[in-house]
Amino acid sequence: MEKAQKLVDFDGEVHYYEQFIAESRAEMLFNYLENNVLWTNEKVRMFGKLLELRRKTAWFSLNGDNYKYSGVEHIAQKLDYKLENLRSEVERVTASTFNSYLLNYYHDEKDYMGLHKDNETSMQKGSAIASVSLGAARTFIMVHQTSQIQLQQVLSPGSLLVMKGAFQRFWKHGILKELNPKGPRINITFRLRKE
Ligand SMILES: O=C(O)CCC(=O)C(=O)O
Ligand SMILES: [Fe+2]
Repeated sequence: MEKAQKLVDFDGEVHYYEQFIAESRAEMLFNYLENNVLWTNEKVRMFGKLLELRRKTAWFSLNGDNYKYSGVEHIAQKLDYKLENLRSEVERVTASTFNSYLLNYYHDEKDYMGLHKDNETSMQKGSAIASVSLGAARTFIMVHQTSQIQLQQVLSPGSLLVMKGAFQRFWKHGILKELNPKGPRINITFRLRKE
């Protein structure tokens, strides 16, 4: 296992492993998840209206809990053994435990994720969030709130990104829209929620 690159080292930490899993396995896992997961369009509540985004999501939880944020409920799916194996490997490398995971499906360059914090009260305080990328490489952006410092990292297929410490308190993060054509991408974020 390669050493992590440290992308952020103040007001929280972000570590990046360029090749957490082999590219061939990342490709197989992408195809498997694309076809075997129940994807639903992400919805957001804005000015009291429910909007449907192009980006799709899927939610898994060890205890079968649904996941509600910004007024939208994500229904928990039956656990998947390939994702469970991946979770064990991520837990070993990060020396953390996780009890749920959120998957995102980006069809192409037009799908993106706006700047946000993953600091919902349902998350275990101070827990890490670990994110595995599959498919097209896309740019992850981090913005420090008080200094406006911006950092970017292209997330390669098979890579692992770990956000921890106070990162969710001081920084926002997201996935940029792109002008050039991109193929589909799947992202898996492992989380620890309060039981
Ligand atoms: O797609 C990504 O790499 C980021 C996903 C993310 O930030 C989230 O699901 O909260
Ligand atoms: Fe996030």
